[in-house]
Amino acid sequence: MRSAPPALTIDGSARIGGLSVFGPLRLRLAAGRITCLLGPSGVGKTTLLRLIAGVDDATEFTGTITASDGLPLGGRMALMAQGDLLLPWLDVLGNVTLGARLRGAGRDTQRALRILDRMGLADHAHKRPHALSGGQKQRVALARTLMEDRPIILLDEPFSALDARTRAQMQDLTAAHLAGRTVLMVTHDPAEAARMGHAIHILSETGLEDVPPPPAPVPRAVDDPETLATQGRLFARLRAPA
Ligand SMILES: Nc1ncnc2c1ncn2[C@@H]1O[C@H](COP(=O)(O)OP(=O)(O)OP(=O)(O)O)[C@@H](O)[C@H]1O
Repeated sequence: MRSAPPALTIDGSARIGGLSVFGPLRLRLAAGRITCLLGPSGVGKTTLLRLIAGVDDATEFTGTITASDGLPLGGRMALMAQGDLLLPWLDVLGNVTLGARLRGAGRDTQRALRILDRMGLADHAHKRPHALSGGQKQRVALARTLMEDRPIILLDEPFSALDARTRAQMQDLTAAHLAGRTVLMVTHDPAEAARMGHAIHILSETGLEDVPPPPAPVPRAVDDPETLATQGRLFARLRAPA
């Protein structure tokens, strides 16, 4: 990591083609913490993530996205987008080390292999994406994001294609790997938010709502009673009409 992870503040509203997507809202991502964002489909979670990452050309954003250290955000973020976006002509190792290659830096094969090994993908390092399952491809995309070693990490439904056991393992691994970084994670899974979030927010048509996280440290045990209670509260809140 080249710089200490800052807090981020997103303050504003977004429109696409003249139609409001979200806002006005104010979202603060605490420095070195995982913030989980839930909400109904189409409410603008991915748009928000893409705006922060600076990769959204379709959206008209009125407002500010600022870091607490006052430095520009460019070059300090890694985004794991929805869908794996792996390059089909590169093997797993080539995809995981793609960032270094695009920057003209030396590719750290040993580190990539260690991450793949921890993700249970060591045996697949030389396969191309077409020979992987959906869940394996998603783990490769996650490995590529973790390889980037940035202080700010944006994750859009990073575990959605995984079975329950692998999902819990990847949550543990991701929480350990990203400890101390500023993370915004979009998820549809109340259990995931309850396990992973130092802060939890629900985005809906009426704005942002804060949900108090359970007190245990992240990642919380899947059967921790207060984590289960938060999961239940989130589920009830997501089922309720806005
Ligand atoms: N390029 C685009 N052009 C026009 N409308 C768009 C575009 N991208 C997104 N939208 C619209 O913006 C709104 C927000 O989309 P977004 O993908 O941010 O929602 P989301 O909350 O992430 O949804 P999901 O949970 O289904 O991923 C939706 O109504 C969507 O149709």
